[in-house]
Amino acid sequence: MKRVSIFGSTGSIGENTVDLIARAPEEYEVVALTGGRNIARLAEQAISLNAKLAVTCFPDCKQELAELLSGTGIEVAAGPMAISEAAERPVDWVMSAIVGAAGLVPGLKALEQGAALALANKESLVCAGELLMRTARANKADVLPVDSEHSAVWQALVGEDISAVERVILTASGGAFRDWPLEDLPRATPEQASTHPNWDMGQRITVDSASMFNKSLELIETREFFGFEPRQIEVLVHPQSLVHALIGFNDGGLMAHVGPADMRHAIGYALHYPERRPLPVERLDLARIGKLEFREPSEARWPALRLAREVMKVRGLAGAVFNAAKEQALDSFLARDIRFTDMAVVVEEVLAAMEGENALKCDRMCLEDVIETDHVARIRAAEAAARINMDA
Ligand SMILES: NC(=O)C1=CN([C@@H]2O[C@H](COP(=O)(O)OP(=O)(O)OC[C@H]3O[C@@H](n4cnc5c(N)ncnc54)[C@H](OP(=O)(O)O)[C@@H]3O)[C@@H](O)[C@H]2O)C=CC1
Ligand SMILES: CC(=O)[C@@H](O)[C@H](O)COP(=O)(O)O
Ligand SMILES: [Mn+2]
Repeated sequence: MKRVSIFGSTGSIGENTVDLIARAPEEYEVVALTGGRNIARLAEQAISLNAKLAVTCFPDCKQELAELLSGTGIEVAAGPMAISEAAERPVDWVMSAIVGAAGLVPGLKALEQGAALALANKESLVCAGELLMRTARANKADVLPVDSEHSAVWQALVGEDISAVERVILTASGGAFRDWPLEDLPRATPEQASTHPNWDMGQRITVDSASMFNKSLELIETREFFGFEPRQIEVLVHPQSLVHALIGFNDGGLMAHVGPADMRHAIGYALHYPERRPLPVERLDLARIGKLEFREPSEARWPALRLAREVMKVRGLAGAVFNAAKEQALDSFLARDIRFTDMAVVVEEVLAAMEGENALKCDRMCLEDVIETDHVARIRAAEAAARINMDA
């Protein structure tokens, strides 16, 4: 039996992972499931998958979880430390699907105990790619991409010589405001930004798709995971979200990965790797779909793309600042303290200030520096957001 744990099991990626595992319960021993405030669902998942341990990151939710699981024999714990300890429990495969930088420490702990880390949590690679990949190498543990574009790149590279790759093209739907007039963007509301044309995902990544901060994180994720040079990584707007990424080889050939907008494909590929197994996703009828469109992304509409290029140039702790400032700016937008277009303004201001103070350099990345930098960048971003709010 494959021993598995799912971090962020109550979220969108978590639920898709639970769905796949629940289809073949005899193949899996579920060790730990973790969630946040959706305690009823966490308890339900733990019972149906016969998990050993259920953890909520919120200590004030522990009582409710304990009551729902009393008499089941399932262990209950709460708080960030308990999540980190859950990641130390020996397993073969871990799904990293917590949202945000909170996913970093459990991911590192999972790698330290040698588990294969199925990585949906792109923020880990953005804020600490060097550290995460070094930890994987030191423990001979695999990091398996789950983000749809990165799974696509991974699959298109099977059996290929990486030195023959000229370029990688990540597709982007363009999100909720792809076709809005530019002058309307400052008035976009959190509700409008929380809809996606093709994917059904958590709220934060959905808003990040609209601002292209999601694709910006994915540019950095591509660089950190595969080691391609920034100039090799391109973004192409593709409104249908059916081509997930393309690899351009030195003979002019382009290898595209095409599939339905269903994360169970990428999750299943990482779950069964190195095998391919049947998955319960739609089989595309390309004749019915008829046409696929591609467009150049506009940096006027999506300034986050330019900021990601700056982060890839500077490296060091720039990714930690970028991610943390983005997370804080997103909180401020969702709280209606700043406008949709102010998110990029906040992130650019914090990045420029901390770069000017020489706060982004590091010779050998360590967790303490990443956590400290993340903390400072959030404070700076909250200050910038408050200033913008007062000026408005
Ligand atoms: N959704 C998708 O299709 C894709 C997602 N990703 C990435 O996967 C990750 C998860 O995304 P998604 O599933 O959409 O997000 P969701 O918001 O749907 O789920 C997030 C999960 O993390 C839990 N959680 C929230 N905050 C914390 C915290 N501070 N500490 C521990 N756990 C926490 C939530 O608990 P609860 O809900 O119980 O409060 C939930 O289980 C993100 O990094 C995202 O960028 C990448 C590609 C596609
Ligand atoms: C499903 C997935 O991988 C998301 O990251 C997706 O890419 C979001 O869509 P956008 O292309 O709109 O960012
Ligand atoms: Mn993606």
